[in-house]
Amino acid sequence: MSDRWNDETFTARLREIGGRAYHDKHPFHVAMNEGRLAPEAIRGWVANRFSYQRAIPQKDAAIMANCPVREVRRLWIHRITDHDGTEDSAGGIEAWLRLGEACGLTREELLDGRHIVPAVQFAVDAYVNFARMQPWPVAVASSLTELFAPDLMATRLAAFERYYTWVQPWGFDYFKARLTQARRDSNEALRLTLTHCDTPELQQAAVRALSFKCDVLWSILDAIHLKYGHAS
Ligand SMILES: O=C(O)c1cc(C(=O)O)c2c(n1)C(=O)C(=O)c1cc(C(=O)O)[nH]c1-2
Repeated sequence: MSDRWNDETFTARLREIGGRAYHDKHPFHVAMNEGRLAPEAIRGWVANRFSYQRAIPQKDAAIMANCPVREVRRLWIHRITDHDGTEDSAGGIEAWLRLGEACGLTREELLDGRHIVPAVQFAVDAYVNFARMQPWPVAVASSLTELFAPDLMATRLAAFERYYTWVQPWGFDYFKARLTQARRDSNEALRLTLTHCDTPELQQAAVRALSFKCDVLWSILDAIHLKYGHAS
């Protein structure tokens, strides 16, 4: 039986996965960030990624449903309202709909899912089902892709402002909000993972969960890339 890693080694193992397999390296994202995507490909990405955005609160509710620890649920619950919104703030799903409008997509065509490629939906469903089926600390670890998201978001925001000037700039609120939300969320999730994945088996399961999640994000882009290509 292997030993339990200390926090430093465990964190390094998790970060290693992102360095190798995070979707910032996917050719579709590379093309997006270099300004090489045609409007149809940008719109296809926005419409398909909506299926991921709207599933996130269900994923987080599944983690909470499996978690018997009150303090953890108190911490995790803001993730649901961040996306679904409250009386005072519209939330991330609404912000993504506005991003769609800024790209020339109607709310109806995002909400009815007419552009969603089956393989994208399968990948999104796999993520939600993973959260339903796995021990909650392992499902928490699968969200740690967000450790790597802020850099990608910042690069993407700059690319949209520079290259995709046909997109209305008021649509970028989602990216701006996620820059800080992703940092806070991933710090919280890392602390929970280090604390509650407290056996060698759970630590290894956490690393596998993060690798699985990178595969989910990569598969979503594979499917979008296949349908829309990227040449402008
Ligand atoms: O656009 C992106 O590259 C990206 C990546 C990720 C991620 O790395 O998981 C998330 C998001 N966006 C995002 O917008 C988001 O709300 C989100 C929630 C989660 C999660 O696993 O709980 N990841 C991500």
